[in-house]
Amino acid sequence: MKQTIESIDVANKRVFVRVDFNVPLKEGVITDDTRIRATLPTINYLMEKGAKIILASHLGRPKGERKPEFTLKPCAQRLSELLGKPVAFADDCVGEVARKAVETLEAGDVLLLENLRYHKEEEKNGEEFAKALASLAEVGVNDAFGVSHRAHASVEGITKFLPMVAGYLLEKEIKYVGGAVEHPEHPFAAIIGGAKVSDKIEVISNLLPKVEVLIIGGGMANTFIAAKGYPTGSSLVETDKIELAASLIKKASETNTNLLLPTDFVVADAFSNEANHKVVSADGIEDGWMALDIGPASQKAFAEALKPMKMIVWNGPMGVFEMDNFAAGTNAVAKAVAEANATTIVGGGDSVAAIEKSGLANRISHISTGGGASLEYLEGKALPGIVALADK
Ligand SMILES: Nc1ncnc2c1ncn2[C@@H]1O[C@H](COP(=O)(O)OP(=O)(O)OP(=O)(O)O)[C@@H](O)[C@H]1O
Ligand SMILES: O=C(O)[C@H](O)COP(=O)(O)O
Ligand SMILES: [Mg+2]
Repeated sequence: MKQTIESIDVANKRVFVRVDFNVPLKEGVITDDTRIRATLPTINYLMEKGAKIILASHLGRPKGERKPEFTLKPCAQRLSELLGKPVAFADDCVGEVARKAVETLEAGDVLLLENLRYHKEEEKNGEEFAKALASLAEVGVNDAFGVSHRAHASVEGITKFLPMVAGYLLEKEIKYVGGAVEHPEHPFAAIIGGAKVSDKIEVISNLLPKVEVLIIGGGMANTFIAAKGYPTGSSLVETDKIELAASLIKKASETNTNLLLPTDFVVADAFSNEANHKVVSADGIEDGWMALDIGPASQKAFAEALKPMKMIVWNGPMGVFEMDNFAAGTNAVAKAVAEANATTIVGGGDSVAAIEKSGLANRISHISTGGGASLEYLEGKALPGIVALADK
């Protein structure tokens, strides 16, 4: 058991809170603020107790560069609206800028630091960087379930220099997603899509023996289509994972898992909502065309397979749902998940945005802030960000 926020004294203390404000953005505007709202119980509690709250997050993958499109400023603004009070913003998460911003905090004040991933040491779990973050505060809270599968400096390394406990969101995620790990209901289906193919394809092997049905869509499906020897045109394909995909297709038959791949796609001649588009069969993607959504036959087959399920976990949209012409597959699967007589978990920054957009979120048992994190948890892995927290 891990210590939680209620077991520590925070009054008048500087509290470092790792949050996951990696929200979907379109031209600098937040399109889904679920991940920000999800941290409100922790922030409100800390405010009531008179803590000096220092929030830190990553946004996107700027890879150590100060790319302006990855600034956390819009999140400070949104959080301030949600809290109904000002949220200070520091242009850097370490160094003089951060220190000065922290010094001005009074009990109950909230500060958001700029993107942790503007420093490459964050993802490298650099010790000096972790120490620099730790030096800002007297105690730490992890409320960033979505990034707890990453052994990064603000998630894992920092705990060597600053004691960290679990926030309310982390506790809640452990309860629900952990519940699915410990007491899975059968038949159990996992649906995996999205764009983070190389990360997420690695979890499939361990998931196969745990589920009766595994549905693959979105960008993930293309690598499997390539593994079947079909052409993929200019679709997103992870070439160095084609062999792994082939072995997973084989493993599925050995574990008696019903592995469902799309049998048709909506293909486009450019990555744009205005592109020409048409439906083709899974073996019919021509040169110069890319798969941007699953087709109607796949939608139907996936929905049928989900009907008898008792538990469904979904991460990763079935297509580029941000563009209306390629949203039908994701919406169809959202509907099938919502209508199933099952315990359902939908997780991930974009997946949750998709389910919110479809208006079906209130029909899902648990909306999780974790995408990759939920999958790795489900796979049976210990998440480094959780392991590193102080024990009771
Ligand atoms: N066929 C496709 N080709 C390219 N991109 C795709 C395709 N299908 C889906 N996507 C993109 O995948 C992205 C979401 O993938 P991602 O793996 O980030 O899911 P997520 O739910 O946000 O999970 P996480 O929280 O782990 O990031 C969306 O932006 C969507 O447009
Ligand atoms: O969106 C997510 O899954 C988390 O914020 C982690 O982001 P990452 O995959 O870039 O580490
Ligand atoms: Mg995402």
